[in-house]
Amino acid sequence: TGSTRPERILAAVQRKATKGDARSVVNTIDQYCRYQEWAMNVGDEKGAILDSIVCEVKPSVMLELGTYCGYSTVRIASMLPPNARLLTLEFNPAYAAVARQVIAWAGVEDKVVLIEGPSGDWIPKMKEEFGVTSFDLVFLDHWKDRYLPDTKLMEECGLLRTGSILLADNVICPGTPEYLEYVRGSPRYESKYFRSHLEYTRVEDGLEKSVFLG
Ligand SMILES: Oc1cc(-c2ccc(F)cc2)cc2cncnc12
Ligand SMILES: [Mg+2]
Repeated sequence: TGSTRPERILAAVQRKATKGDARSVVNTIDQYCRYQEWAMNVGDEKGAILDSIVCEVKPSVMLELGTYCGYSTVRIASMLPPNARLLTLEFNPAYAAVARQVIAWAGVEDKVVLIEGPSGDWIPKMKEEFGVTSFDLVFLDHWKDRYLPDTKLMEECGLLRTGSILLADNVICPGTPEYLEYVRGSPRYESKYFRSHLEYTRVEDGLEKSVFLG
């Protein structure tokens, strides 16, 4: 049986990226996915927008929904101070297995808690299992039809506080119409669209940044 795309991405990282150098891991994955085979990482163009928002927010506790190979996990963790925590949720065990190794290769494992399983099951347990009070920043990058239910679940579980920020990938491609309608129409959010492109392509996509107003 042949290798999977995530396994080939991991092989490229272990062959070409400098161990312990997070930026080198990020650059290696971007190079591989732009010139060898496309993969659904947030990528370099949207990644720069993600970086700017992480830098602005300086989150102490952050949640990522959808780890995949750990590209954005490493990108975010490399920007966090030592005492900050990034919790990242991945449903697919094969993706999680690759992500753990990419995160370790980058040397950011001390800032990252990778959790395997469905977001709908784990979000209600965040407080009791991980001692989370609320999230300063949430990066939504998992199944598009989970963006809205998971956002409502975080509200109900008291995981968002006044000023918490949601940053959603793929709001144009593949698209998350119900989620966009909700955050743009709700008086409880102040929303802004950052226009960009689908990773490694010229197709339009973008990130939606929504501040929870409480
Ligand atoms: O960034 C992404 C892109 C795509 C995707 C796939 C196929 C296609 F044709 C266009 C876009 C799917 C994703 C699923 N989860 C998280 N992020 C994703
Ligand atoms: Mg995405």
